[in-house]
Amino acid sequence: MTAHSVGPLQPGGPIVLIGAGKMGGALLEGWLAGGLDPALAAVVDPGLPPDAKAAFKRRGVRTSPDPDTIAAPAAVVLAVKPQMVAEALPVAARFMAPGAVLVSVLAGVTATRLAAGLPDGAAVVRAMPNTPDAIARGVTGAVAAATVTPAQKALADALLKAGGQVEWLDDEGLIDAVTGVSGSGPAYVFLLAEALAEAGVKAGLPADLAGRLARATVEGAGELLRRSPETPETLRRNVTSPNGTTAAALAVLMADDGFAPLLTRAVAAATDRSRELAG
Ligand SMILES: NC(=O)C1=CN([C@@H]2O[C@H](COP(=O)(O)OP(=O)(O)OC[C@H]3O[C@@H](n4cnc5c(N)ncnc54)[C@H](OP(=O)(O)O)[C@@H]3O)[C@@H](O)[C@H]2O)C=CC1
Ligand SMILES: O=C(O)[C@@H]1CCC=N1
Repeated sequence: MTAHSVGPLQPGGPIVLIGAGKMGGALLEGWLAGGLDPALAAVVDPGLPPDAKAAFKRRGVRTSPDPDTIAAPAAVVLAVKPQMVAEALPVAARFMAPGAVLVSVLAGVTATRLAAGLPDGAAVVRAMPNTPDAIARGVTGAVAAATVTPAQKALADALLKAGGQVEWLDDEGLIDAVTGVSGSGPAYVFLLAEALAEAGVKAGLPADLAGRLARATVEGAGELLRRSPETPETLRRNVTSPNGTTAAALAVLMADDGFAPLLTRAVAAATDRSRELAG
């Protein structure tokens, strides 16, 4: 059971995952860790290497199933690259039994575009998770189309919550900015760890020591943020002695051309790219 679920994941029917790459794979790990019966999981991904296929089989997860052999899927989860949507949607459509919900994690691809490739009136949830879903520490922004019933939304919610926190949105237009903040966000944090290590080397540390210090600092700060009731601002102030070393660093990072405007530009670039991917 994950920190966010209230019991084993019991979807009431098979879950078909189309695209088991980095994000689809993270979602599947979250479902299995959340108690999903592996016999209810099926993976469609023609590019799966033989060892990955064998590993799924050992865990009891079906791969490359014929749609006729999956009785009434409860959900079809689409996790291919946005550029593959035209190829993958007809595959998804073949698994969409009446009553099934399609959950797409594709950046940029709108619910209208998805619905156009599915049987009339199909239920579509558009979601933007992130890779910490693999350890039940992800966060997802999601929006349900008008065709989605409360029961289908509850199933999508349970599937996404197996990976962590879920924020439901009323406005699909917000999902591009969600992508810019939290979908892509883990990459910014990993870059921070990389850049901090590089800066440590430039300040005179051996590379391996700088790498260990930077990694442990990002991990520790993240965990403190998780456990503390304080705001990020208060936690930052707690590190900052008057006229001390942190204040010297923050004078650089909080300058007019510092971290905040840089991150604003980065998130805007990701948000714009998400809108472009809509085509
Ligand atoms: N990575 C992330 O952090 C996040 C990604 N996303 C979204 O998730 C989606 C997947 O991204 P990501 O996991 O990074 O990409 P990956 O390339 O790692 O995964 C996509 C998988 O889909 C497979 N695939 C390609 N075509 C088909 C097809 N027709 N049918 C079934 N499977 C197919 C690919 O195989 P092959 O490699 O052989 O082409 C690959 O294994 C994207 O739409 C992205 O926007 C959303 C949130 C976060
Ligand atoms: O880079 C991307 O396009 C995907 C979407 C969010 C994270 N990865």
